[in-house]
Amino acid sequence: MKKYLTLETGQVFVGTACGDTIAERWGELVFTTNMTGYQETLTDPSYTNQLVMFTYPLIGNYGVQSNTSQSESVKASAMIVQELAPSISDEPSLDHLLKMNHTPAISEIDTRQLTKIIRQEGTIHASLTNQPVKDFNTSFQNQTILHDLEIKPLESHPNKNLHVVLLDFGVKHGIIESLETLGVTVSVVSPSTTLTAIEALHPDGVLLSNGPGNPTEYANSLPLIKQLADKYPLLGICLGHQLLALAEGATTYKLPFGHRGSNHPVKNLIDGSFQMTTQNHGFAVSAASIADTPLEVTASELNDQSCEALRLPGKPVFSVQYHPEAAPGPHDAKNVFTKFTSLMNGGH
Ligand SMILES: NC(=O)CC[C@H](N)C(=O)O
Repeated sequence: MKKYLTLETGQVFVGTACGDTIAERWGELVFTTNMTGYQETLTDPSYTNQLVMFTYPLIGNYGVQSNTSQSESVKASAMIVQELAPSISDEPSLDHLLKMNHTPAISEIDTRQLTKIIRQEGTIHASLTNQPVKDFNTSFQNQTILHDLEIKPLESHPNKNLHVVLLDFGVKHGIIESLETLGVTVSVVSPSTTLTAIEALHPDGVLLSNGPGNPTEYANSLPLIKQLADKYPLLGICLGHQLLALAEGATTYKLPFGHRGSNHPVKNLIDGSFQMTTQNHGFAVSAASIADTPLEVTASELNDQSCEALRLPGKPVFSVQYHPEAAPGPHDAKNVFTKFTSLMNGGH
């Protein structure tokens, strides 16, 4: 069965339908250079509303596993690949995971050409349909994009060593697991939780999670984030990093085509060291805007010098644009979590 990938620029790619062959989608088309880790990528809530294309040509060859997903379901709107491998292991196939989650996909696409188009044009929108699209704009102009943030009940675990309250904008399981591995108890709460309710949980620290969309859409959360940064040790990851920056008066902007993959080199501007990091973001903090805030830029991306990390001098507050939990990707940056626990214990 054929499937049609139509770009807002007018180009059409015809491929083979897979995953949920009936479903159709529209959204921002992004590419990731991850060679493996497709299950973690597709279930990462930060990909909500995005059509995710893998630049690596063969995807799905080791199936899917029960404890690898980064959330309860596939969050990407659709998947685009050159070749979808049938699983040769005893594990369920990637195609099965997509079908179970009603996620459409398209294979036999020239992903190399598609990547070049995105790199030239910048971010573009696209549709994935079962029939050719006659007029891209009229077909999809009424579609609205929603961030389906689940409202989580407060969970309190007062008896353990360190206790972190995590503001959940669309958290990846890997972030919670990385803290739990260090003996930290994590209470996941909705971003709409009040300061009083968070204080009642007596956290040792607060974590602002990753999440989908444009950080400026979260203006309602900024006053709470500013209060939390004044009061507690705080770590922001990806969207959380962007929101900390906005709360402290910095600005964000859209990158030409985003950073998505597991080989993004980051330079630590404090000690000159380098790390290879996993990234997944389309927006970035304007390093120039930091000058007018109490923040300090502590790391930058080597390819485009964009802001990769921030700290609030004199306070146990810092944030990273990259993903220290990896999932998937290199574990070079796991020290972010140990640094956070050290700050919560009163260290530096
Ligand atoms: N992984 C994330 O938290 C992504 C943050 C934000 N949605 C962006 O694309 O820049």
